[in-house]
Amino acid sequence: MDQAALRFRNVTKRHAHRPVLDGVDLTVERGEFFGLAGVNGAGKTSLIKCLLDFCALDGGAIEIFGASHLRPQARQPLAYLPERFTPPYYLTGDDFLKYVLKLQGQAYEPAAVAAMLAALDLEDTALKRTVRSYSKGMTQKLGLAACFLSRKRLYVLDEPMSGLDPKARALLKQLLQHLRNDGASLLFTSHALADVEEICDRMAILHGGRIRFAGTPEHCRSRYGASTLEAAFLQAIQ
Ligand SMILES: Nc1ncnc2c1ncn2[C@@H]1O[C@H](COP(=O)(O)OP(=O)(O)OP(=O)(O)O)[C@@H](O)[C@H]1O
Repeated sequence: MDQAALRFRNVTKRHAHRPVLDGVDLTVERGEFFGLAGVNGAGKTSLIKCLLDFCALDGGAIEIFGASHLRPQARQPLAYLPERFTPPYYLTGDDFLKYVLKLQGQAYEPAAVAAMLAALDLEDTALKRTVRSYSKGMTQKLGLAACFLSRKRLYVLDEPMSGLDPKARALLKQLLQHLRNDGASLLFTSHALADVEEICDRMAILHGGRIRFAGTPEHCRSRYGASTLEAAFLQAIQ
């Protein structure tokens, strides 16, 4: 019962014969909040797509709570928000949440939905509108609400702060803190190293298809003799 939430073992992935992931080893412990950083095109989304079996590995293995990621059942404890979340444009926000919760075998509880919308600062009147009328940030909040309402043990969020205003970013951090206290695990990607430092227990820097660094943000700064995580990041990808 002590399996890690996620274990990537020597994962390799090529796109169009070009190596994107070149032997990635990474562990996210149970109950850990883990941030993945890397320049544009480093392979962060590819790693997540491999984890979700959206694309086949060229080598290596991935485990979710000790079970092969290839087993649909293994992915059951996981909620995922993609980098570009695009719900069906013709659904209302409410229909989308009902649809997602039904897929997850979860009851639609109006009080829980209202509390989640308030926690993410999404007006409840928006739920009656089709998502085509949503702004980028509203759409992102709907996706986050759907993830968190599904009450999973592991959240995989690809750039969760994308499009959020400062208030919503602060509220999302509070929400994540509650999930952490409840024992959830998190793997998220971010280009905002300040967010990585604030949110995560440990982090990794993916570059050139490999993990250049994995450890605490503090360890990252000391490893590279840098006063800021940004300066350490620049050293790590040289
Ligand atoms: N389906 C695909 N076919 C061909 N190449 C792909 C495909 N998906 C991703 N790539 C390439 O793989 C590399 C990694 O892309 P990926 O989206 O994983 O990077 P990322 O780290 O998530 O980038 P960003 O920070 O910009 O979101 C890029 O060079 C990209 O062009």
